[in-house]
Amino acid sequence: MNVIYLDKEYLTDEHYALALGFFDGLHQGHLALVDEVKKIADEKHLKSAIMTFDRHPLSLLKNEKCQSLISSNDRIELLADMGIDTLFVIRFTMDVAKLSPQAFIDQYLKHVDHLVVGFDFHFGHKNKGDVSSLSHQHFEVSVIAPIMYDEKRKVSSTLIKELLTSGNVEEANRLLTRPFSIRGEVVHGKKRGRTIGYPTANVDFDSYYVIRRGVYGVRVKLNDSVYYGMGNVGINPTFNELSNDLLEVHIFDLDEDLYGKTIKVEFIKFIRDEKTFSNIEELKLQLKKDEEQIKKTLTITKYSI
Ligand SMILES: Cc1cc2nc3c(=O)[nH]c(=O)nc-3n(C[C@H](O)[C@H](O)[C@H](O)COP(=O)(O)O)c2cc1C
Ligand SMILES: Nc1ncnc2c1ncn2[C@@H]1O[C@H](COP(=O)(O)OP(=O)(O)O)[C@@H](O)[C@H]1O
Repeated sequence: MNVIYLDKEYLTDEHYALALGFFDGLHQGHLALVDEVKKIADEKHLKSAIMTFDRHPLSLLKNEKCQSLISSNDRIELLADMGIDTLFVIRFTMDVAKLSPQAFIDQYLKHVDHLVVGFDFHFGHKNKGDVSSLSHQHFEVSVIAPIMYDEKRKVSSTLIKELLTSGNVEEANRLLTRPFSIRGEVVHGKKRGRTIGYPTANVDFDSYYVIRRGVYGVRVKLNDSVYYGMGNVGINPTFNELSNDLLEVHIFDLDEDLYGKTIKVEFIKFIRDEKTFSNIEELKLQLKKDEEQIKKTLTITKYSI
């Protein structure tokens, strides 16, 4: 897949079927758009493309902390696996934000023969453009109906974040169509884990959505290998030393120096909340119980979601 970063307009002789959006999470709803783009590209002999932004528009416009459900690397990897030919990434600046809907179309969609958007798509200055602004243009338009979660709510990044905040990681994973994951480099911690029999790889992550604090059954990807383990998101209240949330994982059946390596932690099942123990022995006993419980559940589900 070609990844093309856009500052200004893009000149090309290619013709595209293209879906436009931020696609945070690449969840069920987004995948309906991706499937439609591929289908139309096939039928009309066009290149298939996704057009997105390098950061969430709201993070610039409202200075909101918009932590993503997926890293841009993972998003690129997934779209490539899905068979998309080209990913256009618009560098989102105030100049882009100020473009009127028509100016946006003129600047970025010249090479588009068929545009695919979701039913509630908005774009252009102050989000004034919507599906009606896309008629009478040089492209055909497909508008994709919402994929619903229940009678009232559509599948959305906001809903998935709510599920993750409440510990319902299995339901979030179902809507994402893959486990929610955090990728990062293994960094040095307090070196306490190894002394209590549970070395933990501390994962340095910054721009991700932080899920509910607590203990999870996890799957860990390191280079080309897959491991299982138990992860903890929180502040280790027993030791009362941390102010920021930490993600750490103890990987089952592994004894290896992981410092400096990048691992991907996939969250499979929420086990319990983080607790404050009165001493290390109690924490150790609990970790043993967690290990047994997680090994049992992960075996039952055959380590899959
Ligand atoms: C599966 C798991 C569950 C944990 N649960 C708790 C907990 O409930 N309370 C707590 O204070 N720390 C908890 N911890 C964090 C430990 O306190 C921490 O791993 C230990 O202090 C080692 O820290 P270090 O990696 O900085 O050496 C947990 C860690 C893991 C891996
Ligand atoms: N099974 C394992 N799971 C996680 N980390 C492991 C494992 N075996 C060895 N390690 C290594 O041990 C380190 C964790 O030991 P720990 O005493 O908790 O130190 P730190 O406080 O620096 O995380 C990891 O970063 C990794 O390099």
